[in-house]
Amino acid sequence: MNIAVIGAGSWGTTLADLLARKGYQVTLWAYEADLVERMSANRVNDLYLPGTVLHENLAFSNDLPQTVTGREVVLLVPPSQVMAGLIRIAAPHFCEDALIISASKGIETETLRMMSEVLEDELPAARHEGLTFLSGPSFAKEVASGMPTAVVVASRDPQQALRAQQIMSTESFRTYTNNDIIGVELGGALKNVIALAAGVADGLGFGYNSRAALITRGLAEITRLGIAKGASPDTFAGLAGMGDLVLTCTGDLSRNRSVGIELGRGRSLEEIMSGMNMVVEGVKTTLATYRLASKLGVDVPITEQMYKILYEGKPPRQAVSDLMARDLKGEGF
Ligand SMILES: NC(=O)C1=CN([C@@H]2O[C@H](COP(=O)(O)OP(=O)(O)OC[C@H]3O[C@@H](n4cnc5c(N)ncnc54)[C@H](O)[C@@H]3O)[C@@H](O)[C@H]2O)C=CC1
Ligand SMILES: O=C(CO)COP(=O)(O)O
Repeated sequence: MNIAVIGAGSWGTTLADLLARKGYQVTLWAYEADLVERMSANRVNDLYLPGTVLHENLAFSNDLPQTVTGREVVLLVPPSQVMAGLIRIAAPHFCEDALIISASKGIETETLRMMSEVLEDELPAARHEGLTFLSGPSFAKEVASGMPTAVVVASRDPQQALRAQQIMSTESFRTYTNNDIIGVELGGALKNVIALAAGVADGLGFGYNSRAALITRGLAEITRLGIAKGASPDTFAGLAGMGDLVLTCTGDLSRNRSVGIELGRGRSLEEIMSGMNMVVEGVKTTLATYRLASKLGVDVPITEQMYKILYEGKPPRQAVSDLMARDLKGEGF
């Protein structure tokens, strides 16, 4: 089987290497031409996944149309804000029956489209049913080290979900299936917003109580928005919901949580981001989620405070006070 992986960030590189190790012929497309040259020469992605020697079944390219031409599987792993632009270039070259899997986690800030909506807008209707989405608690670095990990692939077409499950699973990468693409996608995108907030709480010096409250009430607001978008509430108890939320709100490897910690310590977003070359999806997804929730009339108090910290310069301590001082209410969605 031959596979194209689009996006040579830490996650795309890790998944490409996992598939190459499984014996597939994989071509990894990178946005940066000089990175392609270095990966071809040294078999290391020194920008986004240093320390991992990439398998010999892995080839590298900077030519997007050529990378997807003739491929049975196309795995999309770019930052979510550039997905649409890349699909417009790549889609005319997709094989008719290629399995398309998206592993990006985010929502477009201007159109408020989830990745499934982006792909449905950019691809012919005949492809929509079989689109597949991979999500769940999976730090690239741990997957690249072969640590046991469980993820989920969702598709409206059960045959395509099973096909993706067979292709992606290895002895250390266990893949479950689901048919709720909206829930699986939203869980993966919105947990980044709550992870930023959990980081802020840590940066302010708060403890485990605060973190547990943010995870639990974060899950409630993710579920509320998910239901409004047509997701099944059960999905949020699974790997793409609670699973990824727990991972990113507690794990030191989370970039979203790390940025939150620095905000909580009093640094500005500009200062924090100026030192990073990696994508921190939660920053833009906070803006998109705030807008989406306003449009749908859904109450998302943690996201709202996170939005005010990021985009209105609200002091984090004031945001926490305002969150705690809201009207008292019953638990639940
Ligand atoms: N790193 C991780 O552990 C995981 C990441 N993801 C998701 O995977 C997606 C990709 O993230 P990472 O691999 O972590 O990226 P990364 O932060 O490691 O690398 C940044 C990526 O952005 C690309 N890029 C920057 N500007 C670009 C442009 N103008 N056009 C095209 N590409 C551009 C770079 O080439 C590189 O691939 C995100 O949606 C992320 O949430 C999902 C699960 C795990
Ligand atoms: O999505 C992830 C793990 O599942 C990665 O999280 P960060 O982008 O916060 O590092």
